Amino acid sequence: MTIFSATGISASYGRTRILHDVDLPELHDDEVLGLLGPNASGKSTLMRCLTGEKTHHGRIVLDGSDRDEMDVSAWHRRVATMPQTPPNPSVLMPTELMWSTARALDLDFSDRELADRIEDIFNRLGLDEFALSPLHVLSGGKRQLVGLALALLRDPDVLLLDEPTSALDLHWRMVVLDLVRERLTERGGVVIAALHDLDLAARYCDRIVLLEAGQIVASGTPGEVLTPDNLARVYHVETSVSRDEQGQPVVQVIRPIRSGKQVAR
Ligand SMILES: Nc1ncnc2c1ncn2[C@@H]1O[C@H](COP(=O)(O)OP(=O)(O)OP(=O)(O)O)[C@@H](O)[C@H]1O
Repeated sequence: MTIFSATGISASYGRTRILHDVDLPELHDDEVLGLLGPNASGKSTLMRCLTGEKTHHGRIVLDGSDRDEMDVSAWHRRVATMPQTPPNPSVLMPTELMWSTARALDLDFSDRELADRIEDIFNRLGLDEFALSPLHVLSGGKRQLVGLALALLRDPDVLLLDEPTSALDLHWRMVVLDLVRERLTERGGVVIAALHDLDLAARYCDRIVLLEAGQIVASGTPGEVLTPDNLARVYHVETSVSRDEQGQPVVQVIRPIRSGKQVAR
């Protein structure tokens, strides 16, 4: 059973405060939290605080243990990150990256188990035919999928995804998020994903936190957060929100709003 919490998170770059005392909802096994907000609202900075990459104030607790008191390698075996930027287009092949990452993390798998795992992840992400191609010949989308494959390799309890589908087409966006969901159902754990796509967030997230200028504007279920008022306030767009067959919100963006006035079409 995984329980993850992050409370009172504040962070700055130099003298500029970016995150102001952010409290995420406590996450339990099988839950996906979506971080939404416009450009520069602090999503990636918050993700970097959660991974430990960025110094910050506040508490991050995994199953009752404060991250600051946990062994760093134990943390990295349980918490995996898929950064916003895909792996560099180097001469390395996806297979080599997977094996070297597994070795660096000292994962508790035999070579046979690891080979099977890598094959399974590559198959599920459509990377099997690219396993032995150097990264520099892969498209940006394929390299983004390699980034996800690396994060899934350790079978993490906490999966942190920073805009995991930004370089992917519609098909692969859904494949990736279906796979992440399936994984949670199979083995538990929690996921936090920074997203721009409101409909994907509504479809895949159990909870959503909406950020603006480093502060939480709304937090709750997709239906509670994705309202025309919240979206107008944060994204400056006029929207119409209906419900799909599962009762989840479907957002239709109508037009941008500037200076409090609607822009004529
Ligand atoms: N390394 C850095 N040094 C200084 N300022 C930074 C740095 N990284 C981010 N910032 C600033 O912090 C603020 C929040 O940026 P952040 O990347 O966290 O936002 P975001 O919500 O992830 O944006 P986007 O949706 O555009 O990716 C921005 O004003 C950005 O300019």
